[in-house]
Amino acid sequence: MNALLEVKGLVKSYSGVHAVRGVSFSLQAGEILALIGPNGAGKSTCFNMLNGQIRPNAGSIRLNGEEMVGLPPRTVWRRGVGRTFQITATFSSMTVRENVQVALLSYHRRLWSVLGYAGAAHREEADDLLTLVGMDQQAERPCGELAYGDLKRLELAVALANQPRLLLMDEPTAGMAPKERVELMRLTAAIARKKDMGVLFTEHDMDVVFEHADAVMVLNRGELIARGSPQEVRRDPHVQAIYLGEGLLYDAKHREEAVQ
Ligand SMILES: Nc1ncnc2c1ncn2[C@@H]1O[C@H](COP(=O)(O)OP(=O)(O)OP(=O)(O)O)[C@@H](O)[C@H]1O
Repeated sequence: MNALLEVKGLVKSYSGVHAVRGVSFSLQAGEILALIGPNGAGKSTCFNMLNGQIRPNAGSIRLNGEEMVGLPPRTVWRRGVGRTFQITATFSSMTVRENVQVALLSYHRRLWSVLGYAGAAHREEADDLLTLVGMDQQAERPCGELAYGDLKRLELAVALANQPRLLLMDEPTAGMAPKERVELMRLTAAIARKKDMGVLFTEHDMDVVFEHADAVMVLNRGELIARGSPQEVRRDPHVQAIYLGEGLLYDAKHREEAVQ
């Protein structure tokens, strides 16, 4: 089966700092892949190369066989790479629905005239996306009033406006309560499967990673040191050695033992 995303030999250095050194991996449509690693491992640099924000020094990024390296972020977005950020980026003075409409207007390349910018534009499509993320009942509310968990769901709807084939999620559950984390990741997984969309996410919460990822990759000092199922990666002695210092895998493992 051809991969949705095929990354080969990705390299990025900043005047002597080797942020990413020869990263290669593939991701299938519908797959949920986690990219984990200690602080400074190179996760953000990888993401920024994948969405065209940073140009790699070497390597190739193919989406459905098409080379993405060298394309500007907007073109990468148009070709089907969506992204959500750690800090939510919505317009707080607009309503929930308007935020999704703006994303749809941009996707459909419609110009937005100053007045009467068309409350009707893509309204049904916006409502469909809001229903998908469970926010349809809140369509009329100003974004500024939303609880954090709802903002994250709205952000997901906004990211889905360009019908991404691949969604990059930068620490999607940061700042959320544990129950909300589970709900957001469940929702993301259900949407990914329904739409056959690949998801690559970074995450510091190991419970989220082990519960929701189909596969996990571990980055350390710019190099991928492991890839496998959540169980394989958790048992990998090399990974444990890196993470034990931070207490991350240790915590997750102990919590698991505590509930058995
Ligand atoms: N613009 C830059 N200029 C110089 N060095 C950079 C730049 N961006 C990142 N780096 C360095 O590259 C390395 C990888 O950083 P990166 O932000 O990709 O790691 P990360 O895994 O995302 O970390 P975190 O989990 O803390 O966000 C670090 O040593 C960082 O200091």
